[in-house]
Amino acid sequence: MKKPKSKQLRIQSRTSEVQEIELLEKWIEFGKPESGSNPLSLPPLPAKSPVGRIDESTYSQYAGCTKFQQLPLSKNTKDGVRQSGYKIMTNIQRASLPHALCGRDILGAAKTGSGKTLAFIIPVLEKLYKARWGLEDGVGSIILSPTRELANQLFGVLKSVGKHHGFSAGLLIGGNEYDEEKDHVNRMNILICTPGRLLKHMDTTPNFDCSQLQVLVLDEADRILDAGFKKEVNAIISQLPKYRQTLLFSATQTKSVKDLARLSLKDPEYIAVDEEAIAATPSRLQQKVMLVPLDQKLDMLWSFIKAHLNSRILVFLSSCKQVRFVYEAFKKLRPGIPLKCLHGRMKQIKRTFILQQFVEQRSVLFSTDVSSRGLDFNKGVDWVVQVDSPDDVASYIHRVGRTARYDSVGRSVLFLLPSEMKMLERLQEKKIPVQFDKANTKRLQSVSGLLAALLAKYTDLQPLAQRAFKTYVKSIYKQKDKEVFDVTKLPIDDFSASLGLPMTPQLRYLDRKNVDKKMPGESNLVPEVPVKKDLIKLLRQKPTNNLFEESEEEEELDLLKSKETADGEEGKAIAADHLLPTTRVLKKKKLKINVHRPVGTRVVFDEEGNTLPPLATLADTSATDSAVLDKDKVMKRYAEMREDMKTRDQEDKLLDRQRRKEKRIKEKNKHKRARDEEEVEDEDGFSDKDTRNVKKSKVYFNSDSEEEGRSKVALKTDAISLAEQEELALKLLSSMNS
Ligand SMILES: Nc1ncnc2c1ncn2[C@@H]1O[C@H](COP(=O)(O)OP(=O)(O)OP(=O)(O)O)[C@@H](O)[C@H]1O
Repeated sequence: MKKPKSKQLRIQSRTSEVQEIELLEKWIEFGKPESGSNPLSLPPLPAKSPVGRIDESTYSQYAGCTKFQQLPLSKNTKDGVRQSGYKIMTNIQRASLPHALCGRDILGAAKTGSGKTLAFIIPVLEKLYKARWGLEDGVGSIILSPTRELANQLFGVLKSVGKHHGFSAGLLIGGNEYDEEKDHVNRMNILICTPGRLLKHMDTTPNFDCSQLQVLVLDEADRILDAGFKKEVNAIISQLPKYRQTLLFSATQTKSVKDLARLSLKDPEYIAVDEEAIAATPSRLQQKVMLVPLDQKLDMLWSFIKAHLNSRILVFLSSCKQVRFVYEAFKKLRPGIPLKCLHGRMKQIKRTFILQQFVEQRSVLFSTDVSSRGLDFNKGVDWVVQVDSPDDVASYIHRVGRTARYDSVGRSVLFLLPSEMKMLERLQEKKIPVQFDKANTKRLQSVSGLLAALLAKYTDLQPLAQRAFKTYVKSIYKQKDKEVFDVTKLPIDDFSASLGLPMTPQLRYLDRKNVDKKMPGESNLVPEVPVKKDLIKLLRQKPTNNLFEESEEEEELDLLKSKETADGEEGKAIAADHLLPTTRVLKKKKLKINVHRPVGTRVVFDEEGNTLPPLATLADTSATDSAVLDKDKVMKRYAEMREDMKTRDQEDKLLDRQRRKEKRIKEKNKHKRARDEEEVEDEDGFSDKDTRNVKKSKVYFNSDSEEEGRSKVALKTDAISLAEQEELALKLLSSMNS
């Protein structure tokens, strides 16, 4: 960060550093705000009030000051702040910096774009500076960010504001060269990292030591402390010293006692500068909510883009697959503005490049929630369009917060399905001033027809569309807030058609009988008929050679497994269902006649000529949803079949005996004739050839061991009279005719 100095200069600067630190510590001690007080409530200090030491024992006030230069900060930090273009503090900075500078733990909450980054970067620099932290001291501060992009951005701010300090700083994020990081990480004083990457270093980098840590920062604290990062964060915290300063910041702060206990905060200052504010979102942000049926979402998005060709638009979709499909399809349709996409499955280098381009050029960026938090596009985003509803209000606040940052204006629009209107209530309850609008269908440009043509022309688009369809439905199915997200109310077929798909892809975890089925064109705005909620049925896996389908299927099964654990009793019912065959499964599995089937097994064909196992004919497909077989019926049918098979077996055996007897008589006659014709020397004088013939014929007749079979045949043949044989033959003939 700083150029190396000559030896003399270094001694001089060290002396002045020591003096400066002494002064700063006295100043901070002299004017520190009372614990629990809000410096914002103090009257602002006059702009020209004295700064620093006034006389031997008096120092200037800093709680209540409005400028960075009035704070007890090192010259290095003040220079960095000034040169980065910051002069007047924002509310969160005014409220939190006086507390943070005297070493207190902070839980800071302020609207998006209100300058929370400086509220923790400055205390980090000051704490290490006052501790005279040097390269050889190792890791002094860790700043955790939930995404790589945000970590990158924070690193930029640290470099800029801390450029006059001599600390070393490292950016530890996935996608970077791990081995290279490993070589340097032990020499870093400030680490900005994502939780996963930091933990990897803690686990695998030799001698990686954080035992001297001074400050831990969690940016987007509520996100870092939520279930998604729980394991990593717990493991990280267990390796950090308890005696440290901890700073937590977010626009939607956690107040969970459990979370705070996990972090072992010491009497934290809860600083929520906007608690009294009328709105939870920036006042310069205009927010709209529009009612858009699912099958018209892409038409609406396309029409929106076409109407705002001179804007920088950030579009949120619910999954990587949605983002990929919409981006690829719209790109081919050429709307007249550059399009970009960003999601977590892209390589880091590309992600960084795309963000950079989006900042520099007016364009449309299709993104997942990977860019919903913390990102500060410095030329400003004109519009945030949420095509798919956010999971919750917090997610909404962060998404719209990508526009109207600091003192700029911005606009946002959220598309809600008729079935998601509860989200509107949720937003209003949390003081979010949204304006509700119905879509102006007159200006709507339909793209579904174009998409269908595109899918026919570019075959690689079709799987993308299918995946987009499947993941969207799945994302709704997986949502926790069932009052807002109800998969049963989705117009599945219309949605599929709106993506240009010729057929609705199969959703194996969804019982389509109960999913909203409307005729094409029928309005979705009509109040829905209440539908059953317990829809999920697990079907047997179908064998497939297609790798993608296989993984989709696995995902679906995983989904059901998680549903099982989540839903308790309902889950068990689903699992039990899984054990029972359904007609569809049986039909699919049994496509060929099994030539190795046991003798006497009857092959049953259905109307279309497919073979069905006997039980399939009993599956009740029409009356019930569950296609569950009646146990008594099954047992009865089995008994009948056993009887039937017994009779047939007997008939077959009789026929066999008859044929064998005839053959034996023939043989006997033949031998007799041969004996008469040829001269034989003794009684045992059959030729080898004849012996072989006799044996052969016996092998042919006996299915069991040769000798045993032979004797059985002999016994039974003797036991049947000629009259019986005739009767049997007649019986067989008549059964063949019937
Ligand atoms: N005191 C200040 N004076 C002028 N601009 C500032 C000041 N503090 C921050 N900014 C600018 O305001 C913008 C938003 O700041 P920052 O990214 O820190 O917001 P945030 O509160 O962390 O937002 P989010 O909640 O979205 O993470 C940035 O462009 C930053 O440079």
